[in-house]
Amino acid sequence: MSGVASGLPEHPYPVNIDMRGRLAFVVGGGAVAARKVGTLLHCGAKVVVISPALDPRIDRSRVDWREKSYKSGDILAAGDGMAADVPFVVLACTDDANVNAQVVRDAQAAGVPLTNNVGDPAQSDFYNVAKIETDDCLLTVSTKGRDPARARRLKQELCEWVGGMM
Ligand SMILES: C[C@@]1(CC(=O)O)c2cc3[nH]c(cc4nc(cc5[nH]c(cc(n2)[C@H]1CCC(=O)O)[C@@](C)(CC(=O)O)[C@@H]5CCC(=O)O)C(CC(=O)O)=C4CCC(=O)O)c(CCC(=O)O)c3CC(=O)O
Ligand SMILES: NC(=O)C1=CN([C@@H]2O[C@H](COP(=O)(O)OP(=O)(O)OC[C@H]3O[C@@H](n4cnc5c(N)ncnc54)[C@H](O)[C@@H]3O)[C@@H](O)[C@H]2O)C=CC1
Repeated sequence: MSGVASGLPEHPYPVNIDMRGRLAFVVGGGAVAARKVGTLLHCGAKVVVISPALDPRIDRSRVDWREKSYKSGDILAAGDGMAADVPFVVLACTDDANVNAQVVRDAQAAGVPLTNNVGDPAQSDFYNVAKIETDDCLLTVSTKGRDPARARRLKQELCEWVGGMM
């Protein structure tokens, strides 16, 4: 599928971001949020989660969980008790497409630099990647937002290859 046809970029800009001490605001606390929160914590981010329920794989002692449904205005209040600023990253991770779309609109209006809607790459500033990390190496795989299951398979193949090399 071409980027033009799908509305996705042909050539996304690949980067590694220093998340240490930066505020990540996650809406929804389910299975997908659990994976993204795990990665954010691993990278040193401060994480706020807004969700009426929290997946047991999310470590409650390491996130600021606000046990409620998302409302417009929550993003600007996200820093309370943790940081004074607007979140650096917002992830819309609920199972409700309307809520996720509202989160994206609110984040853009609030001037959040990086927003991701896990259910709609066309409403995202960036896509999460599959990764293999060692002490001194980070290998990442992306299908430019088009085929996440393929990214996962490629990562598994790469893992076998790296395992043979390192
Ligand atoms: C656009 C993107 C947005 C983003 O998340 O940033 C996105 C979007 C979507 N994912 C969907 C489904 C699944 N995604 C996974 C897994 C991963 N997804 C990841 C990234 C991304 N997923 C971004 C683009 C990546 C790229 O560019 O290649 C990985 C690589 C990184 C990570 O999430 O950490 C991680 C593997 C990590 C690893 O293995 O290491 C699995 C497998 C599983 O959960 O076990 C399934 C189950 C279904 C299946 O198997 O197909 C759906 C359909 C939802 C639905 O409607 O049901 C959408 C929405 C859509 O595409 O429209
Ligand atoms: N990007 C990716 O890697 C993937 C994305 N998806 C997409 O992610 C969506 C979520 O999937 P799961 O996490 O498996 O769903 P889930 O059902 O496990 O979790 C949804 C979470 O959203 C919360 N929620 C619902 N309404 C809310 C609201 N108004 N405010 C705050 N929180 C709210 C729920 O309490 C729950 O914690 C799916 O609908 C699918 O579109 C699915 C698989 C992978």
